[in-house]
Amino acid sequence: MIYTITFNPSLDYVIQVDHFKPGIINKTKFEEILPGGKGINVSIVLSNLGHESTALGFMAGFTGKEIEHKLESYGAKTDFIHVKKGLSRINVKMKSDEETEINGMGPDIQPEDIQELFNQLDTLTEKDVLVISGSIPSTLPDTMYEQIIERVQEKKIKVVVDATNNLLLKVLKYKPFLIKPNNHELGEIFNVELNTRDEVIPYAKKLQEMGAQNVLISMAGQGAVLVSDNNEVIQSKAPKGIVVNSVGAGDSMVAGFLAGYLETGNYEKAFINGLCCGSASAFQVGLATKEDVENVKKTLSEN
Ligand SMILES: Nc1ncnc2c1ncn2[C@@H]1O[C@H](COP(=O)(O)OP(=O)(O)O)[C@@H](O)[C@H]1O
Ligand SMILES: O=P(O)(O)OC[C@H]1O[C@](O)(COP(=O)(O)O)[C@@H](O)[C@@H]1O
Repeated sequence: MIYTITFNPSLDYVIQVDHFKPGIINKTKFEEILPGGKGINVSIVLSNLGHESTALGFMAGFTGKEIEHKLESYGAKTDFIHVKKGLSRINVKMKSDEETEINGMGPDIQPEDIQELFNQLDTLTEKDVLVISGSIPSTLPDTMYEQIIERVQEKKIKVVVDATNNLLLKVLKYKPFLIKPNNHELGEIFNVELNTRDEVIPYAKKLQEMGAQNVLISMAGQGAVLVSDNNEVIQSKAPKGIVVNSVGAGDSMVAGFLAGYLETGNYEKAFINGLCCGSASAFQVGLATKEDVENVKKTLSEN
C-alpha cells in the first residue's frame, strides 16, 4: 500500500479574477473548490493512474469532512485523524494577471493526535511506500518529518519526501528513496539562483551525496532533471501546452514518478511519467487523469 501524509490538508478555492486590484472589490469570473494539500494531491493522482493509496494526516471541522468526502470520491482510501480544535484550512488560489496564493493556518493539533499518527505508522510493513509532503502547521514540532522517518526506519520501506529547506535537509541522513524539490527550493538551500537544467545538475548531485537515493528536480515550464541512484542523469524540457492551473503540478509529478517506477522499475519511464503527469495537471483546473498523461506523452515525442 502507498500511504501519503498531509499534515495540513486544505480546500483549495481556485478563482479567476480579471486584472485583480488590491484595496477594491474584485469579482470572480470562475470558481471551483478542490481538495488540496500535497499528500492529498498525490493520493488523487495515484487513484487517477490506477494505484491504491491511503491518505493519512489531520482533519478538523466541516472543511475537514468535505476534504475527506471529496478525496474519497476519487477512489482514494482515507484514515485521517480527526482533531478537536479548529478547522482544516481553505487556501485561496487566485488566477489573474499573476497567480496569487493565500494559504491558511489549519487546526490545533495536540500531542495525542500526533501519537495516533505514530500508532498508524507502526502498522506499516516493508512492502509499503510512504509519501510525506507539504508544510508543517505551527502547532506541530519542526522535527515532525525526522520523527516519522526515524520511526519507520527499521522497516526499510521506501520513503518519498517533498518538503522545503530544513525539513528536507534534516531527513537526508535517513536516505529517502526520492526527494522532489523544485529548482527554486534547491537554489534556496545552496543560496544560488538556478535557472537552467544544466545549472541544476551539480546541486541535485550534492543532495544525493548528502543521502537522498534519487533526486528529482522539477522546473515548471523548463521541465525536470533526475539524478538517480544508478548514477544516471536524466533530463527533459517540459511538454508544450497552455497552463491553466499549476497548483498541484509538483504533487502530480511525484505521483506520476512513483506510479511509473512501481509499474516498470525503470527510472527513465518513471521520470517521463512524472514529467507528463505534472504538465497534464498544469494544463487544466484539476489534476491529471491517466488519459491526460498519455495525451501529453504523445505531444512530448512530437516536440
Ligand atoms: N508552465 C508549465 N509548462 C509545462 N509543464 C509544466 C509547467 N508548470 C509545471 N509543469 C510540469 O509540472 C512539473 C512540476 O511543476 P513545478 O511547478 O516545478 O512543481 P512545484 O509545484 O512543486 O513547484 C514540471 O516539472 C513540469 O513537468
Ligand atoms: O502544505 P503546503 O506546503 O502548505 O501547501 C499546500 C498547498 O500545496 C498544494 O498541495 C499544491 O502544491 P504544489 O503546487 O506545490 O504541487 C495545494 O493543493 C495546497 O493548497
